[in-house]
Amino acid sequence: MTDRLLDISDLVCQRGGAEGFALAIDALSVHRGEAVGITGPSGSGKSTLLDVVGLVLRPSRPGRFTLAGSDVAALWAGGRQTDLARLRAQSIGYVLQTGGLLPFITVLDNIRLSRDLLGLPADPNGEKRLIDALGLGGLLHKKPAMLSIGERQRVAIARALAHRPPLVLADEPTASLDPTHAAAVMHLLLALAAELGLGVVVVSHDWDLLSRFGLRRVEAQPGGNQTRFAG
Ligand SMILES: Nc1ncnc2c1ncn2[C@@H]1O[C@H](COP(=O)(O)OP(=O)(O)OP(=O)(O)O)[C@@H](O)[C@H]1O
Repeated sequence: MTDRLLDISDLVCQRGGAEGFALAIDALSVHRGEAVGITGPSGSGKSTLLDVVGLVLRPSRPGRFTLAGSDVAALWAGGRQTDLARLRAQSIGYVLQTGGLLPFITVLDNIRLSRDLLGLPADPNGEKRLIDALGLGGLLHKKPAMLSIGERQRVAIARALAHRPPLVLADEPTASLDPTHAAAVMHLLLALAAELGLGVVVVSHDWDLLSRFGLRRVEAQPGGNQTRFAG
């Protein structure tokens, strides 16, 4: 198997009709274990790119698009929503700006959610490794509303990684944190992903922060109502 985890070229995603916004991914690849940082000004299409990579938004022209050995372009072309949903659940972990945790279940149940939904067996050793690394031991039986924003982001990282998806997508994961906590959370995300050999795509307006962690930079090239990405 190639170590190329994500491979996209010649893709277009049009939003809001013909007069709306167009995202063009001329080329984007992520290797297993590689961390890529997506940067660009507000409104340049970073979240749109992440939604396309995360199999949430259907490209108007899928071009060539493979993820973890699956032909995503063919799945979209064939309208195979169930296969796309399964691929999304198995292959992708999400860390969102505000955690995105389920409020009515505990931290521990949030962390276990992705494995449970996939019908995977419990993984006590992997779970303990994440809980220890992220310093979550004292929080496991609390509900998310009782946590600080930084604590929620650490839980969100544990939840995103618990089912060992080959690709982790993070959309401004530290935007609601102060600089010290932002650096700490980014470090934890990238160190754990590297340890587990996972690919990571982080969207951030803060290249100063990302550059400290050695991510490969892919920068938006906005022009009018279209943005191109290549990298
Ligand atoms: N649901 C939608 N329908 C139509 N157009 C949309 C939709 N969501 C976003 N857009 C447009 O797509 C473009 C890119 O938005 P996107 O949110 O991807 O940018 P971004 O770089 O992530 O911005 P920010 O840094 O401010 O979050 C913008 O022009 C936006 O107005």
